[in-house]
Amino acid sequence: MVRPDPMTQPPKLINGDRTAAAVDRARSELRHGRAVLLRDGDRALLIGGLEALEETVCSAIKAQACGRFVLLLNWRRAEVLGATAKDGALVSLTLQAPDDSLANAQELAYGARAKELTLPALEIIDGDGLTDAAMVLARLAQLAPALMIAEVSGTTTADLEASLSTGDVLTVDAGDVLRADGQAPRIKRVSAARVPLVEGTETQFIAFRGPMPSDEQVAVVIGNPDMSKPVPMRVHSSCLTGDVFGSLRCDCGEQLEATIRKLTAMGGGIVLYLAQEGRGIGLTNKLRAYGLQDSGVDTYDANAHLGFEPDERRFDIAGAMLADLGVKSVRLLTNNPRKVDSLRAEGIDVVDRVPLTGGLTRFNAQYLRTKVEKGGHFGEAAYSRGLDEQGETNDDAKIAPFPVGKVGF
Ligand SMILES: Nc1nc2c(ncn2[C@@H]2O[C@H](COP(=O)(O)OP(=O)(O)OP(=O)(O)O)[C@@H](O)[C@H]2O)c(=O)[nH]1
Ligand SMILES: [Zn+2]
Repeated sequence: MVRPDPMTQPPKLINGDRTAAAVDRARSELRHGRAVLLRDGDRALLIGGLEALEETVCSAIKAQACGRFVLLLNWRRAEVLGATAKDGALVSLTLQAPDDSLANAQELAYGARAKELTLPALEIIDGDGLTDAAMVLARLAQLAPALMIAEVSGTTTADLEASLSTGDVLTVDAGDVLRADGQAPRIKRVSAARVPLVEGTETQFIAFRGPMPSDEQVAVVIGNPDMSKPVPMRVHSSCLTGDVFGSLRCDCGEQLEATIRKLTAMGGGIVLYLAQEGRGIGLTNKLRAYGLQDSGVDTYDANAHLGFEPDERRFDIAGAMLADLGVKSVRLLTNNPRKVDSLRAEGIDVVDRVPLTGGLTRFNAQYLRTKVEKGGHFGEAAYSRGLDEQGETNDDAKIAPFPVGKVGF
């Protein structure tokens, strides 16, 4: 075979999906505390994720905004700051000296003492492709939805890039960000291994990559379930504090243990362990939310105080993993109606819901009650656990019993 001469015929370089890679890199840049330039035609927005921002980058963005310190927040945080903004709106705040420090901006954006500060005027803005994409990037980066911004307009892209003094800013197309976020999740099976568990049943861990290339999800296949019949299974969102350390603030660890016992007893099944710590807001923000809960805010409002949705999770990831595993029909271990609805929306036949009992303690009682009363969770499993393992009423059970929530579908 005659090889082409690379000097006269350079090989055509075929690269992978540019869009997904660009968006993944942009979210990584924000987590590094670096600025990113979002572009939409001739318009552009220089952004930095407020919570990770370095002082020097903060100064650079401020200089680009003609010395103004401009923040972009969403309506949820605006409400905490005392403003009324309609659902989904974005707001901008311009900090004035001497309150235009990074620390002050961070406190306003996600701190617990924001109301003690001098509040600048909030301006409700008409979100556009640039600001929407900026907020999507903050979410994908699992940073508080608070950005420092500088508009850059009236220049061509080339001029604009040249005008950035560092010459070291990643440029990403706003449309690419919105498209990457809106598309069905791409999940790729990457490896698998046998991992013996204490229950003794043959178990396999299967690793998946996606929806972003740097995300990892796991399917734990217990025993040898018949994939042509309804498969007993659980979709479990990661909870470092509960699953690994047995935190009493939630019931996650006990639910996971109970799941493995139940699936073993049911002749095998699947746990999809999703990387959605803190209902999708990440560990850092979950700990911030815990701080707010300690001052009396409930688990959903604590998310909203930080500018997040009460639940930021997406369960289409589970649908994609089940499709890969060849599962079409399931018996779902959960008390969460949203999981049932989401799997059905993905075309999975949820033939049965199996309640899942976690322990009730004085530390998690309010959390579980709020999930039943506000989050619409089925409450019968939690209610049945006012007693300890021996059936005795223990100290922890001296709390008011749960209302019996909706039972069954
Ligand atoms: N933001 C936030 N997340 C929490 C809090 N407590 C627990 N979590 C997270 O909530 C999620 C609980 O996930 P799951 O156990 O899969 O699901 P669920 O929605 O409670 O529904 P079930 O299937 O009935 O257990 C995990 O990601 C935890 O890290 C909290 O107070 N705030
Ligand atoms: Zn938990």
